[in-house]
Amino acid sequence: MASEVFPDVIAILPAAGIGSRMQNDCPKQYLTIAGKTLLEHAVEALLRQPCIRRAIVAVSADDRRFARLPLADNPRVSRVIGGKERADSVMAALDQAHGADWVLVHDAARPCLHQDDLARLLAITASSVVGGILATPVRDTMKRAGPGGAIDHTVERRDLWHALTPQLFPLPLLKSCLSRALNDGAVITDEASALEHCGYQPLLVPGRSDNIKITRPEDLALAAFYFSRLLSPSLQNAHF
Ligand SMILES: Nc1ccn([C@@H]2O[C@H](COP(=O)(O)OP(=O)(O)OP(=O)(O)O)[C@@H](O)[C@H]2O)c(=O)n1
Ligand SMILES: C[C@](O)(CO)[C@H](O)COP(=O)(O)O
Repeated sequence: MASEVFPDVIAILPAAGIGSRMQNDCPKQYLTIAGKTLLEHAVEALLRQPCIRRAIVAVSADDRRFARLPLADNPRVSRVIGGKERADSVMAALDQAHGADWVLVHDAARPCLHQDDLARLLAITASSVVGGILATPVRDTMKRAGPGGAIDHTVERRDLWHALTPQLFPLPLLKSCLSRALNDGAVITDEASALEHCGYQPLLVPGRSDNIKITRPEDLALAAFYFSRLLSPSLQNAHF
């Protein structure tokens, strides 16, 4: 369905981080679940969509792991050297993203992307000129911390969402907004914030809350359970 909606999309996967919060010697994008690295799971989830023509992976300058993956020999996958911050890595990949109308950015650290979510993002965002992001509504009561680790106040959670990835934008628009935001010294932690910096309001596309970003050690077990459901017929029938 998505291939009928989108003429062509180039995917970008920022994978140049060190994963310091994982407290692991191995950069988290190269940790494995069900025999594959988080990066491979993320790329393969994207390339299952025919409209996503190719993937550009931003890796660190001293990355020696990428070249050892079967992924490195996939003609639909290319590599660029990332930058100091995630936004710099995305910018470096954008410089190599030619000839597509749309660009989709997905964290290499999010291996649990469900095809239904990806198809929904592609289909809904196709009708937008600004683009959109997968997101999930906040379910917990949110607190703003005050001094000394005490609660300062409760944050209104109505209309509060967790931004996820993939995030999907017209290629020229993301390129110009990200470039301007970086030049302005704006704090850019996702691609949508660069568009917001330039006055745009991308769509929020509801996505699954198990599309987690592997950030801390305990996240890996959660992601492993996601894959165990996919791989185990008995668990597949379970209603989660
Ligand atoms: N300079 C950077 C920093 C991060 N990333 C990527 O951006 C994604 C999300 O960032 P994050 O979860 O913060 O990863 P790290 O920066 O590696 O983690 P940490 O902050 O714990 O070091 C990851 O796939 C990471 O590899 C990147 O491409 N370039
Ligand atoms: C892009 C992102 O995953 C959306 O939630 C998030 O902003 C990445 O933040 P990080 O600090 O680079 O992990």
